[in-house]
Amino acid sequence: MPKFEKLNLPKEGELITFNQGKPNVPNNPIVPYIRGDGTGVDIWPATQLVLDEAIKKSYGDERKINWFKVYAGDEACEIYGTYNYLPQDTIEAIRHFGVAIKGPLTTPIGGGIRSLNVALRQIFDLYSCVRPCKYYSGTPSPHKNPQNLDVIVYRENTEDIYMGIEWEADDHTCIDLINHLNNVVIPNSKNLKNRSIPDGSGIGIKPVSKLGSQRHIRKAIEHAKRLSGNKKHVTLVHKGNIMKYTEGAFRDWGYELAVNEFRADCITERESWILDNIHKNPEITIENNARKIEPGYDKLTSNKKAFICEEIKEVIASISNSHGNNKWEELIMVDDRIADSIFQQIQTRPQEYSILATLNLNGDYVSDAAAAIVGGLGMAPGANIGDNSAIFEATHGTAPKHAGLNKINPGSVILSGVMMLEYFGWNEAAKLVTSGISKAIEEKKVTYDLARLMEPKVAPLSCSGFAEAIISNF
Ligand SMILES: NC(=O)C1=CN([C@@H]2O[C@H](COP(=O)(O)OP(=O)(O)OC[C@H]3O[C@@H](n4cnc5c(N)ncnc54)[C@H](OP(=O)(O)O)[C@@H]3O)[C@@H](O)[C@H]2O)C=CC1
Ligand SMILES: O=C(O)CCC(=O)C(=O)O
Ligand SMILES: [Mg+2]
Repeated sequence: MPKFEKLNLPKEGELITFNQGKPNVPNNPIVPYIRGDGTGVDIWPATQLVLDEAIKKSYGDERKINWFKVYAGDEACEIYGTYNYLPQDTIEAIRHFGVAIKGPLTTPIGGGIRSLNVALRQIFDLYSCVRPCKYYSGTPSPHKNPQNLDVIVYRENTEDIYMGIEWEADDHTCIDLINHLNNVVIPNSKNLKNRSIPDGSGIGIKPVSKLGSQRHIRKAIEHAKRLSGNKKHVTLVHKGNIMKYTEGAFRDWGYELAVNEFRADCITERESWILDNIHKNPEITIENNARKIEPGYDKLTSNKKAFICEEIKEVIASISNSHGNNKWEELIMVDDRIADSIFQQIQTRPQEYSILATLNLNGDYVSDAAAAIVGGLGMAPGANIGDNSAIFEATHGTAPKHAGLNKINPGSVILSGVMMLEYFGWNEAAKLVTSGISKAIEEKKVTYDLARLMEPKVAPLSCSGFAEAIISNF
């Protein structure tokens, strides 16, 4: 047990341990929590109350979470001193106890400290951020058919521009770097021709590794294996047409993983087209199959045509027996979409998507956008998952203008708590909370964010009032 400088360890409780990425949860785990900045002050007490009541109702005295208060953000500075936003105590507590839950933490724009939220994900190597966006019946939405959206954003959580490797314009290291790139690196890279970075630029680096991409996409595919019907579907979201060696590589490494490591479980979209063409017309020639899968095939160069025909022959030789005759329909579909297009696809054809595997920045954007369709950031939970720890937190931030007013919707952190209960295998308590939330919404007992969208308008409940409405449904 680490020695804590300023923390009060709960008197009772046991340690969660990990075995090959899976938690082994005792009946009385100690769980560190960070209240959070801004609206964290309102949301956390509501969340703790709902989770405790659900556990008590489901398991009596048999199970209990022993909450362990740890500090980050402004609260930490009050306890540990100025600029001590993420004390060593907090890091050691989460490292030791493995699973934590947190409210939102403020990150200043431009200068100032780097994100504590991102730092926690990196310190504990929580490489997948899992953000389910699904509709709870009765939730008001700006969309006509919000119930059609049921996606899980799987956001890579440790790489991409969130690594924070960047230099301010006019910083001397930045000037040296630009000179080196302009005078040495770019002239020696024949694909970069005579490009030149303008003086006075800031520079940010976007590392995307094969290992980082594949371990994350592996988690997404493993999740898809647990789903059924057309939800067995992973879409690799990328901007690989523009950022070829980062976002494009993410897509390529994703397909490589799917067809090498998950061959028996997966079909790629393109393979499915080839096999479907053969199923519909067993006599189809390779060239006619190529015409059907590749728009504009007849106008391609002969090299490109030959390449596509080879691809078709390879698919037939390798998987027509195992995956043909529509057997692929039972498997996990792996496809890819360019990131800007997925923003409109989740609005126009939401029912066609399930798991969206993304890089860090795209996942940050798309998770807020998907949340908007199903009721907004008040209903958007999340989990940061690694191999030996997990931190549960909402998609939203500190919403400072609503802080301390007992007004904000605690739904997202409560639902993040539900994800934690499911992670523990405490499914009865998890179900009790989700059904309690659903009933409260159906009865129009909701906070301001949902109340203002309802027709006819309803009077909003407070943050704590919403928690009580949920509990009254247990
Ligand atoms: N993981 C984390 O801790 C995160 C931290 N942040 C940080 O939070 C700070 C504020 O960021 P900001 O861009 O304003 O984004 P926020 O997500 O904090 O808030 C933006 C708006 O979203 C709505 N909203 C947010 N939370 C809720 C909720 N619980 N219930 C209902 N509506 C909600 C509110 O809209 P309205 O006013 O229209 O009702 C709010 O004004 C920044 O410092 C940012 O870096 C941001 C995201 C994640
Ligand atoms: O760390 C932050 O302040 C913002 C992070 C964020 O927007 C997110 O993780 O969704
Ligand atoms: Mg975000």
